[in-house]
Amino acid sequence: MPAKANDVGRYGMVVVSNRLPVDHEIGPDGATRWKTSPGGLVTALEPVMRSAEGAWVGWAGAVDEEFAPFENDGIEIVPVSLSAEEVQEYYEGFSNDTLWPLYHDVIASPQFHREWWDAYVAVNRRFAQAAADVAADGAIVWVQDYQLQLVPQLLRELRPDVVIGFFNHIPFPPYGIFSQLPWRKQILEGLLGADVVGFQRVADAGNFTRAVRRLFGYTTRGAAVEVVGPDGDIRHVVARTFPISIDVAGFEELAARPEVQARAEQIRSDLGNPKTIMLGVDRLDYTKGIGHRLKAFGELLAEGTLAVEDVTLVQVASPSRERVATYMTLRDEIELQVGRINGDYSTISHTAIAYLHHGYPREEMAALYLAADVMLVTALRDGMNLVAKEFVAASVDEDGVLVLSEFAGAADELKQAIIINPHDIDGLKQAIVAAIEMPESERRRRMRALRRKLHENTVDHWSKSFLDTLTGRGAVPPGIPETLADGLRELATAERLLVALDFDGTLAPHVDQPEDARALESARVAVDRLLALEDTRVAFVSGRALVSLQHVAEPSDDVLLTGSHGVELKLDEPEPVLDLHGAEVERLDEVADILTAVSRGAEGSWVERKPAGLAFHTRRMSPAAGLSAQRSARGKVKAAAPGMTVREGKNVIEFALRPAGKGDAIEKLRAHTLATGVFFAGDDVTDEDAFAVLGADDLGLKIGQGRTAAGHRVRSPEEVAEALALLADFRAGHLEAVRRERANTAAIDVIRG
Ligand SMILES: O=P(O)(O)OC[C@H]1O[C@H](O[C@H]2O[C@H](CO)[C@@H](O)[C@H](O)[C@H]2O)[C@H](O)[C@@H](O)[C@@H]1O
Ligand SMILES: O=c1ccn([C@@H]2O[C@H](COP(=O)(O)OP(=O)(O)O)[C@@H](O)[C@H]2O)c(=O)[nH]1
Repeated sequence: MPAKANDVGRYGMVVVSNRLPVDHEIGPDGATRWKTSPGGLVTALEPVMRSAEGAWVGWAGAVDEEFAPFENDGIEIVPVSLSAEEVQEYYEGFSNDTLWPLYHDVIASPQFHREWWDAYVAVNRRFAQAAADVAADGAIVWVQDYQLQLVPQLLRELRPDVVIGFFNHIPFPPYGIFSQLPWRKQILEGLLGADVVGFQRVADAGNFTRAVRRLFGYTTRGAAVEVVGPDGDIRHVVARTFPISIDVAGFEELAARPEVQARAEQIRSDLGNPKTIMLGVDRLDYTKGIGHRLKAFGELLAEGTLAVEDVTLVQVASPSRERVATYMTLRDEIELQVGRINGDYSTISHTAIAYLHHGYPREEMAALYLAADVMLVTALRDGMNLVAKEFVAASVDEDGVLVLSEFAGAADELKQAIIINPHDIDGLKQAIVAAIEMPESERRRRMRALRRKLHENTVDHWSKSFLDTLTGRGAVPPGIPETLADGLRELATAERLLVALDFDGTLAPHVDQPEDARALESARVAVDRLLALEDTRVAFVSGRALVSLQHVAEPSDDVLLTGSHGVELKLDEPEPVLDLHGAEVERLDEVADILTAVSRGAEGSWVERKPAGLAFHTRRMSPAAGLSAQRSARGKVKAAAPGMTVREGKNVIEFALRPAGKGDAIEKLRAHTLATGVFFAGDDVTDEDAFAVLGADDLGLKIGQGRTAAGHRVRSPEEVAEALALLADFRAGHLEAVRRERANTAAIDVIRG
């Protein structure tokens, strides 16, 4: 289904990867087909995208073909086209003949060509533009893998409003190897355009931060890199590990299907029901250590330790990057090796190696895993290796042995596998024999432990923890940063201080039921201490209706209040101020009817009426369903009641009669209190209006990740309370010092007569 022109710029979540989940193919009959793309990246991201209702920007695998965006299996597909020359220079060349070998321990020798680099830059630019075109205001754009390392920075230049994540699916090399790259600085600059850069292993993240320190001299503190901008401003980029995983439940369900189990039986019987079936599943890639595996198996047959009557090795070597010279040579080498072993040891009735140069669908993969007794993963270097995890997931009967290379990312988690060094052929042979001979009790004990571990980190955990870090609390370190403490000390010396505070997510943690929200006890104590100080006023600045704010915040009489994003005010007068005209009330009724109708069709949503607007809440819905309901609400209100002010918040979309925002609220409070210094803390996008009106003598504090105009950031309401307590300390200290000085001056005046 082709996208409509107004689809542009409407996606809140955009994934950008070299490969789309589907490849375009022309069948033998000349008809166009879309086929699932090879590799672990697509396997991992598909379930994430399906639940996010986002757009996926990528290459359709075809040459010189332009495709309009279309929907596939619930995902909006946005194809980027590549010319034949670009496929050769950007994909086969720079991505897979320069970066791939360089990032995989130079197992093959990387080729450096300046034209390939130029193509890489040009194609990265095109991907960045395509993402910029479909991303909604403030969208999350998640860029994937080594083919697109320049996209984060290029996208940041095009769309400073979006939040950018980058995940590297392959290893990041040690500096001694990375530094060979003539364009090493440009690559790092590209990656540092992201807010969060994710890696598979702790070692990869360490290699990256070391390279950043060596080449740019930036300070790194734990996972945080301090990137210095052209004006000396500092931007924090988080670089840490997020080991990828698989849809464990989905794979288990697949493996439990009777037809898949029957197919596994069939495979065993077609192989002559040997005592042991060993399995290898890899893209035909030199990083996978297929040759080492074959060598070990061949030697075991040659020595007579294993016999073809007892053991069969099934080796799936799915076609990959077939026009890259190293891959062509590899195919020749592997097939020669397989041919020799089969020629030497197979019998008419027993084939030593069932070699399959094909790509299989998931169902067949699951059946192969079920049929296998021993899974051989002998990669020389591998970002993660999802095959290892899939084998464990498919072992629903808690039997089966995994032999796993320590050089695959999966070895960090799957420690109860038989861990091997594939370069040590004798060690590998011993491991194979140990796997074949392992007693059932030990097989089961190990497999149970592996399965427990796998369940701790599914692909949902992976994407959630990455996206949480990108958008939520995870990316901001706990505690009060030194720069914030310094800022508070300075602000505390203001002649008249206004402490203005958002409520939800700032003083009170977010909760499912808005009426249940309460300020943290530590925040209440700090607020009370501030209220007791002279020349110090406290205000709550909320998007809530004033009555709701009063209910949850239980403010004392001397707290100034503004509700409904600055429309309602209660500034030292007994009654709140709000004057709506008759026409405005009618308009509110009309919008309320529209939203109620939308809410009826969107289970979990609800409508909140406020004195000067309406809020459509979706926090009890899944993010994807919530977003879709919000879109529908927005469209219908826009058509029927144009001119309403629309604000998007966390799981809420608000329609206000008047364009006032929290910025207006701060200005009114400043005028009312004659404050010379303002502190404002808030966590939501609507708080940005308030941060925007703060001046040089004020201090803005953002809670959590996300774009902000605030000068300071903390992680959670706990830290807000800490910051308020610190401000109260500094303020009390300052006032005391002023009092003492005044007293001294007065005493001197008395003495002088
Ligand atoms: O797109 P291709 O050139 O055909 O290659 C297929 C994919 O291979 C790589 O997969 C990696 O990602 C997996 C999931 O994170 C990981 O388990 C594996 O270790 C990696 O090698 C590559 O990174 C992808 O970009 C390719 O699409
Ligand atoms: O014939 C095949 C071979 C592999 N795969 C899938 O391709 C992915 C391979 O991912 P892995 O991380 O092991 O390696 P990559 O190919 O990404 O380097 C796994 O999900 C496999 O199930 C597949 O669907 N059919």
